[in-house]
Amino acid sequence: MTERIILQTEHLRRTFGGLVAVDDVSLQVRRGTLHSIIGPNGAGKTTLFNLMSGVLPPTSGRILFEGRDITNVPAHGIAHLGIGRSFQITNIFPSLTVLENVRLAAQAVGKHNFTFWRDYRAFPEYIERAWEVLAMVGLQKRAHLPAGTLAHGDKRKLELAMILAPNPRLLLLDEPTAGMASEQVPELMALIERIRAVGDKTIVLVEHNMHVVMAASDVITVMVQGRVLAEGAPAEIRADERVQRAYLGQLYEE
Ligand SMILES: Nc1ncnc2c1ncn2[C@@H]1O[C@H](COP(=O)(O)OP(=O)(O)OP(=O)(O)O)[C@@H](O)[C@H]1O
Repeated sequence: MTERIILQTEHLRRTFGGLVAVDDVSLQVRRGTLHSIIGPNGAGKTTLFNLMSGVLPPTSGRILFEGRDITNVPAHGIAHLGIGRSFQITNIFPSLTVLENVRLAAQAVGKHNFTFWRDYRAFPEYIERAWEVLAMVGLQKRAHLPAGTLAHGDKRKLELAMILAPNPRLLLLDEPTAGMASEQVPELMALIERIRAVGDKTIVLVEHNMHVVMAASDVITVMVQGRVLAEGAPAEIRADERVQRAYLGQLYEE
């Protein structure tokens, strides 16, 4: 049974001084699903991501990835285990080309990560992988441009390519549509769907765009004030009165 659960948190808690940002969160993410985490500002979503990706240690509780306890594994160790994480603030090197950014992302988690800056021609496998993921996200034609010159929507695709480069089994995506023009959102979401379906990935998504969340998710967890308020399929969450009162009602009225 546990094989179907790729990621699990048990009574996870994180405090900042007197503030409880994540409060007794026990989640189970099923392999191959798109599992969204939603909730109002300050609900603890990003803190939860920071705990899952080793950026922050929890105050208490446990995190299991593929049945293995990863509670105190730091961020670089988590990446090596097969978890890729995006950040709200981009990690792109603007003066390097698109291809170089993806190559470095592949290499940083590969076995040559200690020779990060060595002449790239020495590692053809990472270049090959970089081209592969650029094709997946549709950025091959921009491969030789400095990454800083990309339009915002293409930067988001580049970020996805960089997360995919080391071929993680689990992707933690923090607001991938943030700052995008609304007409670009469907294309990015179609891409995320494709990555999951074709690449056999599991995706945990934090996203404020409710249309995206309702259309793309298999499971939605609703957090309010650090705690899980509800969990279920999109239709169940939409119909849940507690969720309506605490969160969705206000959102749809806006
Ligand atoms: N490093 C920190 N130090 C102190 N307090 C923090 C820190 N990080 C987060 N918090 C607090 O923890 C609570 C949860 O924040 P978090 O960013 O996880 O929420 P969120 O649900 O991701 O919000 P948003 O949707 O606005 O990104 C907030 O009250 C926030 O101010």
